[in-house]
Amino acid sequence: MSLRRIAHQPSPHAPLHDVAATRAWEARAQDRLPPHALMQRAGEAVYRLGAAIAPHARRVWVVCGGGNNGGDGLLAAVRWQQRLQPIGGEVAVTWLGSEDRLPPDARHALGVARGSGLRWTDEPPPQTDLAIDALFGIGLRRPPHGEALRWIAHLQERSGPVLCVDLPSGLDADRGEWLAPTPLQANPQRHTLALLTLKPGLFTGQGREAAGHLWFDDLDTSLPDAEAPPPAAWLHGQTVLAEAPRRWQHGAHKGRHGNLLIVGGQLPDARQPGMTGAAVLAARAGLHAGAGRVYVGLLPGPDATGAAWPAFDPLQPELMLRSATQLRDLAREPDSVSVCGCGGGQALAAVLPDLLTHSPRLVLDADALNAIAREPRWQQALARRAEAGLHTVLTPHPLEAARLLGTDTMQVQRDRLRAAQTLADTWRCVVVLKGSGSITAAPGLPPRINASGNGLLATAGTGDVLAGLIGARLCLAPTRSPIDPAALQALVADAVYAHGRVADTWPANRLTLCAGDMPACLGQGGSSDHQQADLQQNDEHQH
Ligand SMILES: NC(=O)C1=CN([C@@H]2O[C@H](COP(=O)(O)OP(=O)(O)OC[C@H]3O[C@@H](n4cnc5c(N)ncnc54)[C@H](O)[C@@H]3O)[C@@H](O)[C@H]2O)[C@@H](O)CC1
Ligand SMILES: Nc1ncnc2c1ncn2[C@@H]1O[C@H](COP(=O)(O)OP(=O)(O)O)[C@@H](O)[C@H]1O
Repeated sequence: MSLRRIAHQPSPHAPLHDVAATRAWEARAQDRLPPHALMQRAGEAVYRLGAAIAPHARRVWVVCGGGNNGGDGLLAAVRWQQRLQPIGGEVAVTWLGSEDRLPPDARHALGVARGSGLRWTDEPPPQTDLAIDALFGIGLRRPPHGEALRWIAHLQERSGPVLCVDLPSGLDADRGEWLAPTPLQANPQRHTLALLTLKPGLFTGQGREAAGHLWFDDLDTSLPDAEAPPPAAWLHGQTVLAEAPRRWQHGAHKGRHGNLLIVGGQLPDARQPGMTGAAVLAARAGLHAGAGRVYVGLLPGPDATGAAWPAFDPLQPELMLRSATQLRDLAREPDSVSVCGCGGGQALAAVLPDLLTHSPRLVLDADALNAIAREPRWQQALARRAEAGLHTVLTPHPLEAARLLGTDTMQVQRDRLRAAQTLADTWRCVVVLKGSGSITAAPGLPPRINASGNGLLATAGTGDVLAGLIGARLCLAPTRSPIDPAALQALVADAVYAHGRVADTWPANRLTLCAGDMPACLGQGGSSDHQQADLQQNDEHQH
């Protein structure tokens, strides 16, 4: 069997199969194998990984549900029993099934388990070295309650090693929604062994937190491409678009690498505080990510008389600070990319219509998205962009996505893949729905779920950095011919991946990440260990 650790980064691209595709996969695999062989393999795989996680375990507790997930758990329990009985250890099994509704493989597993001397219990043993969660896998279809919920809560509260079979019980396999009414608890010793296929829900929404360390075993069921059910989504685990290092481009000049225009950053005035920092963050990110020339098109506050216009960015004097209206003509040039919205405030109304109509490549973030959600005329202008051959990327966080969809954040988070795809199909543009397991969707293509990133990114300004980075990547794409939708999706997903890598490779001795420190870590393909080492060194000098 081929056990594989799915590190969230860096990992290869992987197809993700939803419940329907997994069931089709399982049916094809079952056709080729003797009865019960697949579950036998699953039980063995669970046992082996458990033994690797907790090699010295002597007290193992296995919680099994009434479906095939529980069957896998029962067969794993039998293998543990064979290991522990001779050395005085113990395996306790809690089984929640009902005999008259057992699927055939699980029925067979129950028969094997009953004949093997396991201890059956309705209470969790007081002390265990390893718990195996085999309550629900892909069969979970509604929020658990009653006895099952009690065990899920118990498994969540445990602090020792827990191994979840196929999926953590309580997680929706397709959507990554935690269905149990009891909260998810952090446990650094939680592992999940995905069987047969990787499911999308393991990688987005609450999936990554619920799953912990993720492992995968296809149980030797690989199918020829022509027979494999199509994936519902892809895990975007590494950079796909290799770029030639700049140093080999001897004929290069700054004009080759596009103009990046960051339009936003409303200035403070007598009535309102400013949001200039957001635009500056995006611009710095764009500069470090390789855009040729970076302009910041600032917007006046509502009471323009009091505005204080900064002359330049003292930390990044390469940035060219202008008023947004001064950049109007430049924004229309074929090699210009505009990123609009970072800290834009109400003043965006003055520049957004022109950008929507004329910018050849446009990234819309934050306030630009909120403005479009409010104004039907701008929605129409956005819809016309695709027809006109203009490229657009939307980068909403869940609340911004909810405003665009006319719903609420909870609905978006319940089905992030669907929310992102609906936006992409509606506006015919690439959409990045941000958050844990950011989704990059494009019209008519399977979405890509980002494999990188972590909770360090949950701090103000990291989204502005992402918008600037995407803008820079668009600047570097050839301008002569239109970018085809799949290539645009990959380009944007690469940028999202690089952004998350900065957080994943953040020095371990730095407990927090500041958005302002991110731009310097953005090279081609993400932060390099070299840059991270510099950061670490700077820290050491300062202390
Ligand atoms: N058939 C086989 O040989 C194999 C099966 N596999 C395992 O089988 C799993 C799928 O098995 P099943 O389709 O039986 O599904 P599950 O075992 O995940 O769960 C289905 C059972 O749970 C019940 N149920 C669903 N939601 C509930 C709720 N909220 N409260 C209470 N009961 C609820 C269902 O009525 C059904 O009895 C996979 O996740 C995987 O672990 C794989 O290991 C591959 C091998
Ligand atoms: N828990 C998390 N795990 C992974 N990525 C996260 C998490 N929280 C936030 N992020 C990422 O951080 C960025 C935050 O963007 P956004 O919400 O727009 O913030 P801001 O507007 O303050 O810049 C996004 O790229 C998002 O995907």
